[in-house]
Amino acid sequence: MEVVIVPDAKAGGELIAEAMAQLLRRKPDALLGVATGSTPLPVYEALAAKVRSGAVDTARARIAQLDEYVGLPAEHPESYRSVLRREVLEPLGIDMDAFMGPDGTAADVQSACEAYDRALGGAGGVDLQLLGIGTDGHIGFNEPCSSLASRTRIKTLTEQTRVDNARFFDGDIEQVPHHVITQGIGTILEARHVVLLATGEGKADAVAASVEGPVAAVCPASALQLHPHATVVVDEAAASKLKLADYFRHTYAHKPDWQGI
Ligand SMILES: N[C@@H]1[C@@H](O)[C@H](O)[C@@H](COP(=O)(O)O)O[C@@H]1O
Repeated sequence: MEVVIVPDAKAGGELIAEAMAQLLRRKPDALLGVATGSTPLPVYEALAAKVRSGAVDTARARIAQLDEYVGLPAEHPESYRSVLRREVLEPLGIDMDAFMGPDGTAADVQSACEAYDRALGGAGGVDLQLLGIGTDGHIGFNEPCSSLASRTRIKTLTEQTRVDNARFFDGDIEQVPHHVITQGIGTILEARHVVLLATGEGKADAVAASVEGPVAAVCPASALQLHPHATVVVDEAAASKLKLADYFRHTYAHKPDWQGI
């Protein structure tokens, strides 16, 4: 696992957007796995700027969704499908034909989960999966004690996650669904490169537990320690509880220029 400490969220966004751009230059039809939440927004803004300036071409890029609320109509403004259309697909000029995601409104949710899991494999697998992290260490919607081998399935949100996400629902927790579909931890670990971005002091405990704690289902993001190519990008505030921060800074500062993340 590589930990990169950046000065702020904008620098983290730029670093990850450049990694995505390099991937797309190498593989124009790369499948990018994208996350929702506020944290990844600087990545999408930086990548959209590269598209506008002609530094990268997204004409053949494909996008895969990480998780979704169960029961919200796809056209609901806070369904993750809508959020990704607004924040990722439109700014990057990618149309819905190149998008794949689970059906949160399916009558048979379990079958929809299995179908999505299979579809990811059928599409050749995710090339780069971008993740945020919950304050409790969740990735996607894999709440604490999710199986580290889990596949795409239905989960019940913790009260804390519903409280955290109520800000997207007029601050009204009653509007936040209890159930979600999420790529499993095992599914996420199949991506060829996993990049987690965490910013702000509120994520410092979760980052320290994920990076320097034991691999344990109680902290789902700690599963990234098992991935052969995982990159954790953190700003100074999110890095503030890392004991090995100086080592991570030193290592990154001395990487060969050609290596990228
Ligand atoms: N399902 C999403 C996660 O993918 C995201 O990482 C998390 C943190 O969001 P934020 O980046 O806004 O803190 O929120 C939700 O739970």
